[in-house]
Amino acid sequence: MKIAVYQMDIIPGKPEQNRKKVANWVEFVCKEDPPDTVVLPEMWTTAYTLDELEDLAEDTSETTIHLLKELAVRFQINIVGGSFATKEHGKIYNRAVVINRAGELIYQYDKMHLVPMLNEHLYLEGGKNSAGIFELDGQKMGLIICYDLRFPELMRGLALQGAQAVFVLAEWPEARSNHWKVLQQARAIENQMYIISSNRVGEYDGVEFCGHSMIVDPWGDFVYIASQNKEETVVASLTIEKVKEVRENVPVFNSRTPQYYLPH
Ligand SMILES: O=C(O)CCC(=O)C(=O)O
Repeated sequence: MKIAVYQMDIIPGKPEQNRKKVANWVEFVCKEDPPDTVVLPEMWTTAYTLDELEDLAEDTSETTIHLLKELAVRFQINIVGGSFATKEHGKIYNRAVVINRAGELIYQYDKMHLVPMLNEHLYLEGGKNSAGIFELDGQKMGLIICYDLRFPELMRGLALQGAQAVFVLAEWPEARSNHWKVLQQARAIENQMYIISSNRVGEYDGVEFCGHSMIVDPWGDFVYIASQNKEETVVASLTIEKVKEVRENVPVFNSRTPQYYLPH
């Protein structure tokens, strides 16, 4: 599966302009050698304009979802559509979506772990639905959003459900960029699967973001790691058979004895 990740700078509080940016980028990457799947970052329609989300959140995500479905069908690609503020029953969620080549919304996930350092709980509601997996071109995959990366149980849960690759959609700050790299490598190594991340670049409200969108293989090696501070497209192919190979070579899933260390 050929993947193209958009390491994007986001125009704060301007969904229409960001949608245009994404539409142009998709058109650009699909022009010559179209990827199978494109990946967008966290909160890409608005950036972290938490104070403005009451006005900017989309009621049912219709405008953005509509655009992504249209792009998926027009270019015959899968879209791991990043996340954006979505209002439902009066609450705002940081919601990620996945759309297949047929233009069908096949998975959505509301960020579960809200970031205390950003007081996210004052503006957003944490997701309450179970994190599951989805299939793209017959491959089982999962996704998480930014701060979720700090919770190894979540990723292990996705691996145990059969995920062979997990997407990480983020606006991760430069101040903790070593955590960004090490945690992704660790999650890839411990779960023996691909990690594909899309992080934003640029800055907002005095916070600089760290880019370094990446693809890490099931052995923990970087297939590709983007720069720290400029917009970039990460293109790489996943060899899903490598997951099986690594799991056979170091069979950690067969060696687990969670009954002795996980609370009942
Ligand atoms: O966990 C971190 O250090 C960054 C988390 C974050 O910025 C986010 O989830 O948006």
